[in-house]
Amino acid sequence: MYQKLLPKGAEVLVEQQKIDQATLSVAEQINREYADKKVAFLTIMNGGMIFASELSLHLNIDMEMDYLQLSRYGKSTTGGQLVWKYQPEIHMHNKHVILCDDIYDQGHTLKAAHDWCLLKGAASVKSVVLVYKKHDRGYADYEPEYTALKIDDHYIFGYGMDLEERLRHLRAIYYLPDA
Ligand SMILES: O=P(O)(O)OC[C@H]1O[C@H](OP(=O)(O)OP(=O)(O)O)[C@H](O)[C@@H]1O
Ligand code: HPA
Repeated sequence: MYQKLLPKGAEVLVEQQKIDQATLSVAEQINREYADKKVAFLTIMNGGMIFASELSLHLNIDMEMDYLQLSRYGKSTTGGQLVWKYQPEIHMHNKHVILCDDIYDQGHTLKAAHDWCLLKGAASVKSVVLVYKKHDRGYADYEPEYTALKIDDHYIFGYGMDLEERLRHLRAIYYLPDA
């Protein structure tokens, strides 16, 4: 379908059907665990936008939605300095925050967002990610509570994730096996 867009050698790592099943399964856990709570569901932009949209359509809990934007990769495939681009004005006091992002790689983005929400008075903060990347390059001292998929150490793109800021809108998760 995307032959004209994909870089040479790109292959599917995770098909859409598997993403959908994993998303539903994580939504069911969240529905059970947040049944009686007031929730602020915060998408981490840009990468989180597609997963957060799909996941939220399966959620049956009392929640407000907003977003925040933090970035540390830009056009690069290796992380750098974290930059806040947008901080939401939503009131978090007494709310249970769910942070939703596309990928947990080294964890610095989610850790910073988590600490900031606690500083703003959230009653609790948990994170949900589509993908958890397994590697030995070191992680921040923070782990997401809900993970839809675990993958090996490839730079991936599609389903929200970019390759040099492009290809976020692909329906599956892709990688370059020879990269
Ligand atoms: O676990 P980490 O090593 O912190 O990496 C994960 C973060 O990196 C990406 O964001 P990026 O900074 O590329 O911004 P983007 O969401 O706009 O692509 C991704 O969307 C996560 O937010
Ligand atoms: O593998 C990745 N792909 C896209 N964005 C990312 N941000 C951290 N890791 C990745």
